[in-house]
Amino acid sequence: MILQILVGFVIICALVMIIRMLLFKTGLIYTVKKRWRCIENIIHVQQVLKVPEFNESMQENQLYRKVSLYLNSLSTLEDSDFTNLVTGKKPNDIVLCLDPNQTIDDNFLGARVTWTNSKNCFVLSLRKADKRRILRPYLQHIHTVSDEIEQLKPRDLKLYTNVSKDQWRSVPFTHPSTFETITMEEDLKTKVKSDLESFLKGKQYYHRLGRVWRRSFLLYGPSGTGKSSFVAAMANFLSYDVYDIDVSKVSKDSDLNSLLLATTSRSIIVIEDFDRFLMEKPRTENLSVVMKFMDGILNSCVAEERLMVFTMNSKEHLHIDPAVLRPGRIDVHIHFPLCDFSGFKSLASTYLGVKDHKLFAQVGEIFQTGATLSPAEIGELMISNRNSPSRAIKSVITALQQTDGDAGVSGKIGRSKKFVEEVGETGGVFCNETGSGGGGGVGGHAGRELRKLYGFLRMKSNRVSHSFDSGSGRREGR
Ligand SMILES: Nc1ncnc2c1ncn2[C@@H]1O[C@H](COP(=O)(O)OP(=O)(O)OP(=O)(O)O)[C@@H](O)[C@H]1O
Ligand SMILES: [Mg+2]
Repeated sequence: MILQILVGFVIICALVMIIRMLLFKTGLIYTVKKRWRCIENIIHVQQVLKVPEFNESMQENQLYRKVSLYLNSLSTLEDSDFTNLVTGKKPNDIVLCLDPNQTIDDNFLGARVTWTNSKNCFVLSLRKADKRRILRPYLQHIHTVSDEIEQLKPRDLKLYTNVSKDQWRSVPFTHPSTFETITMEEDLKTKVKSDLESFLKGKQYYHRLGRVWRRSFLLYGPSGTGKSSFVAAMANFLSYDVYDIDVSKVSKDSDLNSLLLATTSRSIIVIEDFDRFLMEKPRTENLSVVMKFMDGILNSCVAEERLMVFTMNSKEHLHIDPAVLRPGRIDVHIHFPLCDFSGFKSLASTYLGVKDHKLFAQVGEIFQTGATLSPAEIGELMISNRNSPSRAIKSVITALQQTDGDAGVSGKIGRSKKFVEEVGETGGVFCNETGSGGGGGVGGHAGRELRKLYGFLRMKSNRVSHSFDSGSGRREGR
């Protein structure tokens, strides 16, 4: 009798094992579950919500980006019937990403929700009965998780340009410029880096002061001295997107207003050639919009954590209200001078891999006479002769000799600009020029005369630079 019970028990166990194996191996359980879900969806009234990629004015919907990040991180993506495999940022990375029309499930606070990747939108469907209880906390949860992902993974940066008067279009931002590739005073470079680092950590600090968490920079200096490259280096350093406003395409202040309002947090908003913008009379309305934005009045209602960067060739010729550039509106002024001997040596080291050379003494002497060129001009000569450092340096010597007479003045101004730092209101650096009128050692009336002459002579020397190489790097990056 006991033996019969034992045999019966073993047979039942074996049968259960076989059925279990059959169910799992053949995916029967999965099919049953799927069918059951379909029935559940029919029984329960569903609420469907769409997250479109673009809003009504065709601006990018930031929630779409967050949902995309969130969904692509879900473990259910790995378990789904099918999904896409794509290469990640590094060549050996393989990541999963939702296929168009793919549907995946997610669970939140005991409720099941379904997401479908539709054309240009994500569709969320959840039970109406659950909506009141979970929708808000669920969206908040998506925000938090996507923010965490963004903090952790290197962002795919974007460069936005205004294609029309009030619309942005983005392309991947892949500019290779970094602070390491830019030739500038090491001290200044370090100060800017630590200023940016403390800005990144400064959310609480700014808020305690009742200020919007943003910082603005003015980069000024002659053409080809690295202003645009510096903006790219800042973006790469901070992992921020770049919004490059072409103000010539903006005619009304309302357009500029909506462009600025459509920018997102963790971005650098760049207005190049700000001097030209300021000098155009009909721009007065736009200027007030820009000033409101600089003051943080406009951007306080949208995302924070932004930099504004203005570039210009010279501050000297501006006939504008000095209030535009006052501290608070422009927090940091950085001057980009023409090359001096130490700048030349630094370029020779990065462009030619040469730290010392027998021709350096001769180059140093020519710089002593006041001759100078922009880093772009010197860089181009070095690139085109990079196989022979001697030839490259000789070509720089020849070019410097050509500008010698002219740049005797420009060189003095270029090199006499120095930076001093003061602790600003927000604890960062203010970089100002020493000397009256911002001219370093060249102050007063004589300085002004010299600067007028300098402007004229630079125009001449720029013309010379074009003859070196057709791709002389001017206006690059735009
Ligand atoms: N300080 C620098 N260090 C290294 N490379 C430089 C520097 N300045 C310029 N260059 C090189 O010269 C080229 C032009 O530089 P960039 O476009 O940044 O100059 P810019 O100051 O913005 O000129 P513009 O006022 O005409 O817009 C770039 O390819 C850049 O690599
Ligand atoms: Mg530029």
